[in-house]
Amino acid sequence: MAFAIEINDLNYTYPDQTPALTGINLKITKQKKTAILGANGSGKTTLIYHINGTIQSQDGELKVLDKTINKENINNIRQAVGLLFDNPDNQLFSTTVYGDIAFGPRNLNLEQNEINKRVEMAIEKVGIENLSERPPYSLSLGQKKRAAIAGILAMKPQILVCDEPFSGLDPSISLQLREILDDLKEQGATLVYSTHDVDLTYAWADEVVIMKEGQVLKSGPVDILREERLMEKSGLPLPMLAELFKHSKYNPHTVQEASRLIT
Ligand SMILES: Nc1ncnc2c1ncn2[C@@H]1O[C@H](COP(=O)(O)OP(=O)(O)OP(=O)(O)O)[C@@H](O)[C@H]1O
Repeated sequence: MAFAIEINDLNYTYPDQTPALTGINLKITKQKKTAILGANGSGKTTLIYHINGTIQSQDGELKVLDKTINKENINNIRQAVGLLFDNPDNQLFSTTVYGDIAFGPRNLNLEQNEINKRVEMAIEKVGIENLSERPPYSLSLGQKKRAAIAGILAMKPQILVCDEPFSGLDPSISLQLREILDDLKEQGATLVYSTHDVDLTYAWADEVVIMKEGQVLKSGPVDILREERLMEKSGLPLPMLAELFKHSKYNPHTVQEASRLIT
């Protein structure tokens, strides 16, 4: 099975009749970093919430790890697919960071030893040993994001979906978060994240799904972001490096690669 997620003819309309997704057909490759890229209101969050079953599909089919999501398997799907909300306050509610990270494994009815092992592993992975006894509300945004990710890592998800994971983070915390996510991918997880940051996506993602007004304009390797007409249609700019090198035979995706080529 090459695909972690397969979506067929998915439509979604909110209860107030706002249409959010129309005719989505999509395959997301296993063990890759896939960006769901689109302007504000294009349907990214609605799509992300479908992937872990937070929103249940009204019309269409959603297959996760070869299983069609339905009422019987929804809890298993939510265990296999971790969701990082854009606002970490939506997933941190215990009195300590440690308690928050332990919450998911406790709900799996694991033995106390295993719970402790998982929590400690997650805390170490995201480097928040010094924060474990702090109340989550007292943390900075970057610290909260890491605590929220630790809670997901402790569940050992096969897929991690993140809604705007890098928004509001300073460059160094954003880089730390990408390193944590890269590490997770190295261990075999599939990553899907929503964003409107074309430059970060060009530099970091493997594949991209470009959305507009609830529809998928195109999906494929990140090099599709160099297609000028496509990007114009999406309402997003070309990545800066694609613009800069558009008449060149070179195709750097990061500033470091570009700098090596120029010097
Ligand atoms: N709870 C809701 N009730 C009604 N309409 C909603 C709701 N949430 C989102 N929408 C609408 O659904 C459409 C898609 O919204 P969605 O939040 O999925 O887009 P997005 O690409 O994630 O946007 P952003 O980048 O601004 O977060 C928009 O028209 C939005 O107004």
